Amino acid sequence: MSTSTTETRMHVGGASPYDVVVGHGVLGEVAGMLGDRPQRVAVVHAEPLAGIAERVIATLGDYEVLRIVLPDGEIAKTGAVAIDAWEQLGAAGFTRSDAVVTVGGGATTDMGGFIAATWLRGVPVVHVPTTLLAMVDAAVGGKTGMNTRAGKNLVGSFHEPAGVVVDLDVLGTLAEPELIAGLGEVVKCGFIADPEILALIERCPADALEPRSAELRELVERAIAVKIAVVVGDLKETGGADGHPGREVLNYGHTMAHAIEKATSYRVRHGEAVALGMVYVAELARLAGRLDADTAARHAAALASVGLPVRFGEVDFEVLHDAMRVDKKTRGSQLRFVVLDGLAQPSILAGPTDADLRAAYEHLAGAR
Ligand SMILES: NC(=O)c1ccc[n+]([C@@H]2O[C@H](COP(=O)([O-])OP(=O)(O)OC[C@H]3O[C@@H](n4cnc5c(N)ncnc54)[C@H](O)[C@@H]3O)[C@@H](O)[C@H]2O)c1
Ligand SMILES: O=C(O)C(=O)C[C@@H](O)[C@H](O)[C@H](O)COP(=O)(O)O
Ligand SMILES: [Zn+2]
Repeated sequence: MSTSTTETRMHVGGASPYDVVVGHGVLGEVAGMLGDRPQRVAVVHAEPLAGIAERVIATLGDYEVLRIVLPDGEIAKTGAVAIDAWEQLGAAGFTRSDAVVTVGGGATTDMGGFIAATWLRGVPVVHVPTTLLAMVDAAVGGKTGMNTRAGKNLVGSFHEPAGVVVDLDVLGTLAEPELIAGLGEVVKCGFIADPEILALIERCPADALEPRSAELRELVERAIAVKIAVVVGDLKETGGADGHPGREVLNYGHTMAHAIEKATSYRVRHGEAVALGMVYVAELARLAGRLDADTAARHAAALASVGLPVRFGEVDFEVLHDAMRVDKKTRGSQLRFVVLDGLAQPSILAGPTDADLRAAYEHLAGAR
C-alpha cells in the first residue's frame, strides 16, 4: 500500500467541459476552478462538514464568503431547504458572476448543485465531495436533485459543475459504513463497464476499505472514468447508441434501490440500497433469461466481500412495486430496468412479468 503524491486530472468533455482533480491534499485546486474571479462565493455544507469547509475557505484567499448550512444527509433534499437557500442568496445580493462551492456528501452536492442550477437560472458550482460515494458518482456528471413525498430525486436539473476536487485525505474522518456504502456505486461501475474494478475488489477487499490505500485510489479513478465516459456520451439521459442504454446505465440497481430508500424513509443508505438493487436486478435478469447464473451470483459475492448488504425482505413487495412505478425510467405503466446481458454488457429490460418481479424479490429476501 502506498500513497501517491501526484494528482490525477481527469477531463470531462462536452459543451461545458471541466476537470475532476483527484489526489491527496488538493483542496487548493478549488480557487482555480471558479472561473473569472467571482466577488462572492457561497460555500454550501452541512454542520458536520464545517471543519473541511473551513479548510476550503482558507484556500480561497480574500473572496467574500457566504456560508449556507444545510441539514445533514438526505433530509437536505427538500423544497423547503431550497427556498431557504435561495432567500440567503437573495439577501446577500448573489449575482451571476458569483459562484457556489459545495463541500459534503452526495446529499449536499445534489442539493447545493440544485441551488446553483436554479438561482438566477444557473450560477457556476464547484463540488468538493467528501464521501466516497460523492467522489465516484454524485459530484460528477451534473445531475442535481431533491426528493418529494412521491419519491426520490423527482425534482432536479442537469447542471454541470465548473470543476470537481476529490481530496482523498478527507476520507480519513468518514465513518466506515459510509465508505462501504460508497463502494456500492464503485461495484456498480465494475458490473456495467469495468470488470477490472471487480477483480481489484475480489483480490483484496480489505484494501478497498482502507482510505489511504493505492487500491482505493485506483478504484476511485476507475469509477470516475466510467462515469465520465457515460455522461460525455449522453449528458441528459436521452439514450445511447447501438443498443447501449446511454446514461440510464448509471441507474443499474437503482429502480429497486430508490424504492427501498423511500419505503424505509431513507434509513437504508443510498449505496447500500444500490447494492440490494443490483442483487435484485441481477436475479431479475437471470429469471428473464438474459444473464448467466455465475455472473448473477457474482453480484452478492463481490458486494458482501466489502460488507455491503445483499439481503432485504422487510417491506411488502407491493409497497416496493408501487414505489418503482414512479422511477424516471418508467414509460406509461411499463417498468424498465437496466440489466446485464453479460458482464459489462448492459441493456434494458422493459416490462418484466409480475411473476419474475416477485420471484426476484423473494430471492433478495433470501427465500429462494
Ligand atoms: N447526482 C448524482 O449523480 C448522484 C449519484 C449518486 C448518489 N447521489 C445522491 O447522493 C446521496 C448519497 O450521498 P452520500 O452517500 O455521500 O450520503 P450523504 O451526503 O448523506 O453523507 C453521508 C454522511 O456522511 C457524512 N460525511 C460526509 N463527508 C464526511 C467526511 N469526510 N467525514 C465525516 N463525515 C462525513 C455526512 O455528514 C453524512 O452524515 C443520495 O441522496 C443520492 O441520491 C447522487
Ligand atoms: O448520474 C447518473 O445518471 C446516475 O444515475 C447515478 C446514480 O448513481 C445516482 O444515484 C443518480 O442520482 C440517480 O439518478 P436518478 O435520475 O434515478 O434520480
Ligand atoms: Zn446512485
